[in-house]
Amino acid sequence: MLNINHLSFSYEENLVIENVSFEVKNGEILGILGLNGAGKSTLLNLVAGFLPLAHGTIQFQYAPLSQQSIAMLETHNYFYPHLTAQEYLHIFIKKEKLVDIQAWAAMLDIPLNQEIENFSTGMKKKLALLSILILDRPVMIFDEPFNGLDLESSFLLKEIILKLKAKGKIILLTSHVLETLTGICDRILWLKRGNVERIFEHDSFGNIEKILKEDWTKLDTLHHLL
Ligand SMILES: Nc1ncnc2c1ncn2[C@@H]1O[C@H](COP(=O)(O)OP(=O)(O)OP(=O)(O)O)[C@@H](O)[C@H]1O
Repeated sequence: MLNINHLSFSYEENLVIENVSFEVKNGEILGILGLNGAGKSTLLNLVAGFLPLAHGTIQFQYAPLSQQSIAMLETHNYFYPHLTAQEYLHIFIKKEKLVDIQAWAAMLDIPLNQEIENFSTGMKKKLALLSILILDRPVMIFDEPFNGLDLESSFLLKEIILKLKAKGKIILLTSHVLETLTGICDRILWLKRGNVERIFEHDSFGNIEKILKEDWTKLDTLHHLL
């Protein structure tokens, strides 16, 4: 169980996460949706320990969450351009896992001996994905993981996430595509201006689009503009 309790976070004076609490059970996928700037990445970076936690607590199995229990696929991935994919992956693994890497890389079409500088956006995404899969942590965060992936890779990633769920992993996932979230998540948290506006249970997924649209006020402006 992952327990997020009363998290708040500011970039200088700008409060972007405000008293956020929620929990995710083992083997559960929690989706997080929200408009641009709602605070999704900030929230996930806080949970992953990439941002300093000044207010609130994060517990895993009722103890403070350690960095060794969590892995996160970030929206943007940064690499040393002159490393090969294999050299990069070796940062994350022990030698005995080499065989697994070769099988995974073959499946994901990652050329292990090529320098990352020559990789496309999708290839970099898959390399980052492979690095967090190798880490094999109980809490896994995917921040817009499907962005930049081709159809086959997206299909594979969905299956990978579902298998991780079946293994009991705790999964947090963001996407701007509602169908992506409803197709894979057990519950969906709506983050609005840094606050938990609502958590949708699976049986209410059919209402999400209508409820979100009721919250949007831009359509009148659009009618005036066009
Ligand atoms: N490094 C930063 N320094 C200062 N402000 C930041 C920084 N990163 C994000 N912000 C601000 O924090 C708020 C939340 O940003 P965040 O990236 O968490 O939103 P998001 O929901 O992930 O957005 P998107 O859907 O566009 O990716 C925004 O107002 C943004 O301008």
